[in-house]
Amino acid sequence: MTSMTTDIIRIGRIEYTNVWPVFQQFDPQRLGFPAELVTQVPAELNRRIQEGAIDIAAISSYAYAQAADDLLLLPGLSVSAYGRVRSVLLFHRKPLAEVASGTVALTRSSATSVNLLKIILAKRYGGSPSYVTMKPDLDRMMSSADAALLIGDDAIKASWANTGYEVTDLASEWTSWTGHWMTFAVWAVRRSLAESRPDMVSAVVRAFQESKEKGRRNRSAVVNQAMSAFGGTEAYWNEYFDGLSHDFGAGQQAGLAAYLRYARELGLLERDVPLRIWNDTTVAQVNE
Ligand SMILES: C=C(O[C@@H]1C=C(C(=O)O)C=C[C@H]1O)C(=O)O
Repeated sequence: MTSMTTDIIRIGRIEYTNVWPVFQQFDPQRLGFPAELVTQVPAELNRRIQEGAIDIAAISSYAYAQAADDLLLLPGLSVSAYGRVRSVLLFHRKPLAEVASGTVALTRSSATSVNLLKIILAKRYGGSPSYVTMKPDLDRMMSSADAALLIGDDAIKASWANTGYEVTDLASEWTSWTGHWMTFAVWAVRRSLAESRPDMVSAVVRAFQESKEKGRRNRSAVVNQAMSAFGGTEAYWNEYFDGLSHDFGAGQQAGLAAYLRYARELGLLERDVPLRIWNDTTVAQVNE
């Protein structure tokens, strides 16, 4: 791709509740330069940042690995879980050991979770089912497959319906199997912008960090907003947000590295990918 113009910075926001604690207090109008938010499902943000149509975004951690040459990770930001996550769910009729030799419908909105499921079914259950990619519609998916993977708010809503299916939480599976954190989303910046405008990247990182801190302190605003948008109880949403981490520390990084190693072993990634995290030393030197 040609390098981006920096007339306006485009910032991608995942359209699921899971990022609200980081985005709720993030106002692109207050960055001090023209910037706008683009809200989309992860698969669409993944595609746009790879093409250079957006500059900075929360994206699937798997998509970072696919495009790591062109991207840098932003520090201290992710969507991660240690054990149960509640919004990355496999719905199935038969036990997982049987699903592993059947047909699985995958939501087209995801990248990390579809590959996590492939890793779990191959490595933990020794299977290689046939996969079909579909719109996230549980009834249609289950009419053509033995199991269906949903993520985000689609998964939350389906988990509230009385479907009668068995439900497996993929983050629970991952953590009980490997002992690791699971990082579903990361924040990434196009390397070209990081090199040409480190001052802008620095401002965006600071704004996200501040927003995340405010979100942490003002959980009830996020919970109330989720209740009015989707229903559900205060207890549900508190547990949901309690189960998510938006940090990207040593534990989350080790979990992501383990996930990427499995993906590499299974040929889901073409090569080993380092986790390269942006830092603002260039800007710090200029300011000193
Ligand atoms: C925790 C979740 O993780 C999401 C899963 C993603 C994926 O599978 O590619 C991408 C972004 C995350 O926000 C969720 O879906 O709720």
